[in-house]
Amino acid sequence: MKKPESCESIEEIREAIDGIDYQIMKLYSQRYEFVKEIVKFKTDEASVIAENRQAEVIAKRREWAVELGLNPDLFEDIFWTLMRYNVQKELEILKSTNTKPV
Ligand SMILES: O=C(O)C(=O)C[C@]1(C(=O)O)C=C[C@@H](O)C=C1
Repeated sequence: MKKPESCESIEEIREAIDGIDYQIMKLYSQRYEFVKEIVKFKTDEASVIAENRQAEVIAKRREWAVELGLNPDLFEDIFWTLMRYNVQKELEILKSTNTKPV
């Protein structure tokens, strides 16, 4: 892939952006597969929410943002949004496994 400063048109830059976004989403889909499986090791709503882990996730992503020259507040927001969604999905999975007949 060309360096951003070597791109010669807006189309070339947008193509690079699209390619990168697709890679990000592919990685996110891998992460999501792990998130769905983690429910196996959880028993109730508190363990799904996992407040201590949420704090750890946010603190580390803030640290990584600074290290990478990114805005830590932006990445805190992004990861809260993702985790909120994941909590909802995990609760759905937990409920459906708890209500399945043996
Ligand atoms: O680490 C967990 O326990 C997870 O369920 C994963 C995850 C996450 O997306 O990183 C999702 C929900 C929890 O609130 C905390 C973290």
